[in-house]
Amino acid sequence: MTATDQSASASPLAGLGRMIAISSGKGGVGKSTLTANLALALAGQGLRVGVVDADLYGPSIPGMLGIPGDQPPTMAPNNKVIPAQAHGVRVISMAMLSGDDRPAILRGPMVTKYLQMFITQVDWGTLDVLLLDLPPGTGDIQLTLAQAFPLSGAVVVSTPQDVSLKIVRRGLRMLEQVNVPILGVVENMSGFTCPSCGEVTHIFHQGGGQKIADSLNVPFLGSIPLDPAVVDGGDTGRPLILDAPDSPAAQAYHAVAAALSGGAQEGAGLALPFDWQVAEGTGKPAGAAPVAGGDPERPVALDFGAEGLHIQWQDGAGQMIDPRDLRLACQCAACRDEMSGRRLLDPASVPLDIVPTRIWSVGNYAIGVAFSDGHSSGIYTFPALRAMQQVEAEDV
Ligand SMILES: Nc1ncnc2c1ncn2[C@@H]1O[C@H](COP(=O)(O)OP(=O)(O)OP(=O)(O)O)[C@@H](O)[C@H]1O
Repeated sequence: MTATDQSASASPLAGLGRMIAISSGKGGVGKSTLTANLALALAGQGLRVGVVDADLYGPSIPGMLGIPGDQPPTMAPNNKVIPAQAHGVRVISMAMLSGDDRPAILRGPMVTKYLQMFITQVDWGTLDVLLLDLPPGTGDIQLTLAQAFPLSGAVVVSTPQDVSLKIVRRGLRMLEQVNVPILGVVENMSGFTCPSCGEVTHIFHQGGGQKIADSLNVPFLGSIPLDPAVVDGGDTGRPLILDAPDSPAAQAYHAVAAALSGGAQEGAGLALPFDWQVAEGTGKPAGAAPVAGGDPERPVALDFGAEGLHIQWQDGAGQMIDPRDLRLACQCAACRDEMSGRRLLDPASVPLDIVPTRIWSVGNYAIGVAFSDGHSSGIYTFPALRAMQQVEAEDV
């Protein structure tokens, strides 16, 4: 992504709240059903909720929320797409934009384009939470989303069977590799709810989701029983949580929603996305407190003053970086030869009093920095920042 792309995409992301991806290693485990019910449960808590049906090849969210598929969305005066509204939740889906046969022939670059559009070209207004219903698997779409957007984290859905749980492990590893925090594991279809008496019987062996979560040291968010009423809710466009709020399955969806909204501050980092106009002093990201055993490569607060750029890391370390060192460390194609790594930037050309004028989030793994010399194509990953030298104590 070029600096211009970044600049263009940094602002539209502001105001979208926490972006939470709902993912699964394999299809048919109930990921979209969870997304629909979770969206309503979170909206019921008073949160402003949006849903991106990112399953471009098999969009099912509109059907589950009762949104007619044949009504193309309208455009707002700002040229953005107005999302559909259902049960108090804002929704965008491929099913609203094209016929059923078109998504299947989308190729990689088009997938990226549509996903960018769903997030940045939709008139979401201000949201507290944006849920992204990912397609099943660990392929391109998941990687694109994880790398291009500042996901607050991902929820991984599984069924109790061993084969599904093994695939979950793979999905969790993929998320770890692209630096997406795992908010937790949900076990779906975890026992059967009798339609007559409401009693839950465990027809598959139980507890695998909990075990996987424990072994990977991520939270277990809950088990949702198998309930024929869940299917009816999905088919009629009225998720179960609306019509059978007291059923064990609805209670389980509420419990997952409570765990997610309650856990919002747990292990928090910088409030993403942000677009900090350092020169004007606007848009500075809200910070969080360091935690014992925190991530050494996750910033929790940023500050800029006379001494330089101060980064507070989640593990409690503080780091002061000299703005000129930051400019000289730029790894963009204009400043470094891509093949040899040789520095192309002449240090003599960098003013001694250079300062950052704007800092913005890039995914959840880096920041972009624009400087007072007009240079703005530098992207600095968190590990690269952490590895930079501090301003010496006597210089501070
Ligand atoms: N707890 C449940 N009890 C009974 N049926 C369920 C439950 N959860 C989901 N289902 C049903 O299972 C089917 C698959 O669910 P869903 O479409 O949500 O899965 P998915 O993981 O999003 O699938 P994919 O993304 O592969 O299309 C649907 O018919 C849905 O109604």
